Amino acid sequence: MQTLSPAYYTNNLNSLMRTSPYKFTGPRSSARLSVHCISPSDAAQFPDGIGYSRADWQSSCAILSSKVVSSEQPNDKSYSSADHVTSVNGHKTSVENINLIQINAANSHNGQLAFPPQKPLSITDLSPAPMHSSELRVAYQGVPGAYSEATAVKAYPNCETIPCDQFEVAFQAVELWIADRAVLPVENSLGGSIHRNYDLLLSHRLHIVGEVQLPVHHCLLALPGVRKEYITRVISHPQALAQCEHTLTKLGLQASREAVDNTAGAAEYIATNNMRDTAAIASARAAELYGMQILADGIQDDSSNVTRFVMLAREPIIPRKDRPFKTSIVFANDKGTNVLFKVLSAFAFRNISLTKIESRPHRNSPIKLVDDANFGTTKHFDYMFYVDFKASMAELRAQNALAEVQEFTSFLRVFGSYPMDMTPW
Ligand SMILES: O=C(O)C(=O)C[C@]1(C(=O)O)C=C[C@@H](O)C=C1
Repeated sequence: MQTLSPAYYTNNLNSLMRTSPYKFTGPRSSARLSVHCISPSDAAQFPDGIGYSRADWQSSCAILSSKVVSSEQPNDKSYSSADHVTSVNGHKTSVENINLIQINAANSHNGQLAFPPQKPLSITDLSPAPMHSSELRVAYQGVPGAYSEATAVKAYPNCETIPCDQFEVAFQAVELWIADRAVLPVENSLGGSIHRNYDLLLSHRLHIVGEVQLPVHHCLLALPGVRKEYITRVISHPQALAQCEHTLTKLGLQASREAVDNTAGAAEYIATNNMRDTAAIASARAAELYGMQILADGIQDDSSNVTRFVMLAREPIIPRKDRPFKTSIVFANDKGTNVLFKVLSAFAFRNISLTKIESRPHRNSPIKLVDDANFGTTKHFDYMFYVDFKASMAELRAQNALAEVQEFTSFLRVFGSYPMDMTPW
């Protein structure tokens, strides 16, 4: 097993990226990039992986010059002896392994909950001194039974999950050391991108250290004894409502749809308020936790409904080359969107596949005045572009691609390079 030391970095990882919140500055050939080695908590998620000692970890964060290398032949020496790494996503585990307090229908009496629900962290709870525990603490938006919670446990099987009432709070929990990781849904195979969460990634300084693709199996839940015909309202997270829209219509429900913050929160709300005219779209686990009956199972419009989540941490992980990695970036150009083609060609020429591209309004300057010599001045919308590509920042071709992207952009940030979730579903 290799132990990381400053020399290790200097010899082998001189072009690793120190990512968010820094952007590449200076000309291409002299960009100064810094690098952080794996933190103890992430190393704990790689039990068979790179060795480290706390002293190494503390001493080996170094600022190193990045060289843009003309030859793209990778020097793999440093990796060949590294042990096999078990993924952050822990593919040996499954959602069924969820290790939470078991609360079932027996805990519910006449539709009333007989247990105190775990209160989600709210913005006012963020002031206390951080708790200290040896377990990894993972913040998620929602209440127990939420898909984000299942994702946290899938990624970090023995973690302590911390429910938060908003995504913003989950980010802050990590920033304030109340949690070690935050789980963030970013896109769904049916509902598409969760735009607000892309904006949050940009406005915070956390790093993406892993991804999990969770098959999402929705159920229609109601209080025990309630029949489908009595339902006048269906409540859930807007993504869940969107993912079940056609099936709800096919079920013949004469019900309005209402969006709430979270799927499991919808079930809890119905149970707590004994609402016999309302159904929730949530997981089977939420039904069990809040004493609800399942009126219909598997109501997502497509059986292979999958949500992709990213795991966020205060520090990045070390990118590697011995297993498939993905890298997530965001960029903008103050001269407008016409650079997009050039930026994307930096990846195409190096045979780097893009897995995702998303554009969001450039919040700082959403509108640009563009002079057209022939037709006068026009207003253009301006965007931030989010791109995920299939390569690790440990690979020279990825480093060179980003060096080139930097030439065409006025802003570039690397959110992180992390192991791809390869779980088959
Ligand atoms: O409401 C939940 O249970 C969540 O974890 C949130 C969320 C989302 O934001 O997309 C996660 C997965 C499903 O796609 C539906 C809802």
